[in-house]
Amino acid sequence: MAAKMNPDLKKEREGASFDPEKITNLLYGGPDRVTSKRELESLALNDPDFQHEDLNFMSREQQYETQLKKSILVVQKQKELGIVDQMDLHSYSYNGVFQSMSGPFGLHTSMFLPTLRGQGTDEQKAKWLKMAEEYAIIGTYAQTEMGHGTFLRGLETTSTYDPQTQEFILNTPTLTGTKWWPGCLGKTSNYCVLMAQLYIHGKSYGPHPFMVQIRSLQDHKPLPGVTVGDIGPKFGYQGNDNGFLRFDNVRIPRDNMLMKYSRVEPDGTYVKPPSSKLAYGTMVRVRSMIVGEASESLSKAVTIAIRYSCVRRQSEMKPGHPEPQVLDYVTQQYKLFPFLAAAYAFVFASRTMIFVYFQSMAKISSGDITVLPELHALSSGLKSLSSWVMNAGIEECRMACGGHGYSHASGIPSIYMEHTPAATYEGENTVLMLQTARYLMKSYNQSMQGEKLADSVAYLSGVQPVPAAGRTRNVLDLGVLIEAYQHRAARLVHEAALQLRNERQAGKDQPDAWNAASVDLVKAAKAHSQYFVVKNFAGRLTDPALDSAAQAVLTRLCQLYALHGVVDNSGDFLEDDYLTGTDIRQARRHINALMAKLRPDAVALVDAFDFPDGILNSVLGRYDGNVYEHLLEWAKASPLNKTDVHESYHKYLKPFLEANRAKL
Ligand SMILES: CCCCCCCCCCC/C=C/C(=O)SCCNC(=O)CCNC(=O)[C@H](O)C(C)(C)COP(=O)(O)OP(=O)(O)OC[C@H]1O[C@@H](n2cnc3c(N)ncnc32)[C@H](O)[C@@H]1OP(=O)(O)O
Ligand SMILES: Cc1cc2nc3c(=O)[nH]c(=O)nc-3n(C[C@H](O)[C@H](O)[C@H](O)COP(=O)(O)OP(=O)(O)OC[C@H]3O[C@@H](n4cnc5c(N)ncnc54)[C@H](O)[C@@H]3O)c2cc1C
Repeated sequence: MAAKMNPDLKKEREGASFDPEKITNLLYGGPDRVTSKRELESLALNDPDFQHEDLNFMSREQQYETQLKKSILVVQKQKELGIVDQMDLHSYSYNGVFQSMSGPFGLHTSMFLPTLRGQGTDEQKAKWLKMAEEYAIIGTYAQTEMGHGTFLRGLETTSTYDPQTQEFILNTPTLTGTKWWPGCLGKTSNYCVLMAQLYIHGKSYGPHPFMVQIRSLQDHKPLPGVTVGDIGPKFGYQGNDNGFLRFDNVRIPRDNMLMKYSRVEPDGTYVKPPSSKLAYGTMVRVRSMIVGEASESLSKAVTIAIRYSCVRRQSEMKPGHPEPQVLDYVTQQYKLFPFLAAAYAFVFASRTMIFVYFQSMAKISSGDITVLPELHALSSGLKSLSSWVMNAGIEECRMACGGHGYSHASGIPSIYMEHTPAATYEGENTVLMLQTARYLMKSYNQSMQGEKLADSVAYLSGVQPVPAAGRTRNVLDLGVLIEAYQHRAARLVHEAALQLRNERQAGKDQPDAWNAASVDLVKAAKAHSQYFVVKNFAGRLTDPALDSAAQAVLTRLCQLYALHGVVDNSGDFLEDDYLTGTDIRQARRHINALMAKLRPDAVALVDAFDFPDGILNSVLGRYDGNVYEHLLEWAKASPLNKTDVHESYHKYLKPFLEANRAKL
């Protein structure tokens, strides 16, 4: 018999002003896509082979083993089911089987295979790609070292070409040169793409990718000269064996250097790539994907917090009246609704980012590498902004669930632990924002010289003027808001450029001037990324998949996202009087009014994300809202409750208590 729905959640759903299915269809690309998404998720969630005890109740070793077993089954089943499309795989494997928790094959699919595909020559692909695609070998992406992650040019692992034998000799010359962090390296991978400093005839040519076997294909033991292992427990990522790796005079053949873009000829002649940054292509790809990871993780956390906030009743708003749902407190709405709006904003930004990525890659493949700087700047900015907002949002959602948010039963700690490193991996966020800023400074200087700018920065050529004093403006109007964001970004870019110039004029060299201006440079890059996100969100509101009710509710969310950003960063908008104190006051009033209008639609808006219970993995965020009975059930399953009296009682507590009693 189907469980009865919690009456509060039932009422919420009945009271919504729109049909969530319309938005679900927009988010996933149409009804057919939604149907296949649901079928694949449900196939994975209901497959007895993928059932196991809650990961939170397991030791790290058990978690690794469980995720490894499932990873192998996924590969087999994916083949049987004929799943090849990336979105289908995302639904079946990433969400359905793994509930977005990392596993021991994660780096094989996210970085090892894409690097082989993107950096290998046709001959190299013929040699390794099939083996890798068929999981005859398993690999990772070994770049970061104990001493250097950010500064790629500072990597210490060397790959020295020996023309006599036509081999590269791999070495880890120092402790800090030990590869440290690569996912799935410690225990799982038998191959890796190794980023190492290329040396030929004593000359350094910078980091290059090499295909390296690290473990025996017979007994999985590390090959001679290779030291490899797991780096130990972490904040999260427990199912992943992030590892360390050292080389002592390990020789690999010349054609193990991935040579699509740069080459080493048998005699040691180095052939330069069209751009040295093409070797960093896999990172750009994953950064583009991380915008999706961030939006999805934030969407899950707000789904849990908003549903629970409708089930949870607390305090007396009016004496003698029933306790209200905590979502009726406007402060609770103010915690959650801006992040609900941000989740939508980033889902749409992630779709655009992926589109831009593939469009740019098509151009790069046909030899046009001019698009690379814009792609690098956009993906760096959006990856950083989205993962920062995701982190702040998930933590806010946890606190908004009160004490129960702190329990693993809520599902929120796992989401946080698993996805918070997105602010660090694939390029630390501040560092990447500074990359975006570098591009903005270059573009700004080009615009000063009257050069034509790329689309995403074209606005830098024509800054919106500050309107005349005393004017009135409707700050609820999305056109007005977009112009305000554009003006703010252009102004902050302009000011950062001025600051750089002033620092230079005061006698600093370029690196010192850059460092001195870096807080403002990051601010400018953030403002540029936020402008992109607001404009992109507004651009989705006219999608024909939406009927007028769905369009109206998404418009409110978009307004809320933009207005909340204005109020949160009011100084930026006020500094040059582009917005006035009255505008900011109005913005705050509009936010309150929007939240009141969004309140009846909040549950339908999170339902539209379409996460089934098995994927949310949260007692608090259950679709049926039956939170309390399942909290007790979940706690009873805790390993500490397997017996009424725990064995530690006999070992420690009993003698302690007895001794104390005997003293009385
Ligand atoms: C729902 C979907 C789920 C998806 C889930 C994804 C899960 C992923 C799991 C991820 C696991 C994690 C993996 C990793 O972390 S791998 C290691 C990643 N490491 C990094 O990202 C290192 C960061 N550092 C760098 O990228 C660079 O060193 C840095 C950009 C910081 C500096 O580069 P470098 O010192 O070499 O260069 P310069 O500063 O001198 O710059 C030279 C010019 O080149 C431009 N540049 C730099 N990088 C790129 C690039 N990638 N593409 C294009 N252009 C680039 C740079 O801006 C300079 O330009 P200008 O000279 O024109 O100013
Ligand atoms: C869960 C997880 C998985 C990972 N998986 C992999 C993997 O599969 N393969 C792999 O190769 N690596 C992996 N990494 C490593 C990851 O890519 C690096 O940790 C990341 O790139 C950051 O580099 P770092 O650790 O050197 O940070 P650091 O650069 O040491 O950062 C420390 C601080 O210094 C600041 N800083 C550094 N440089 C600058 C600068 N130029 N300007 C201003 N501030 C600066 C940063 O902003 C930060 O605040 C993983 C990391 C984690 C946490």
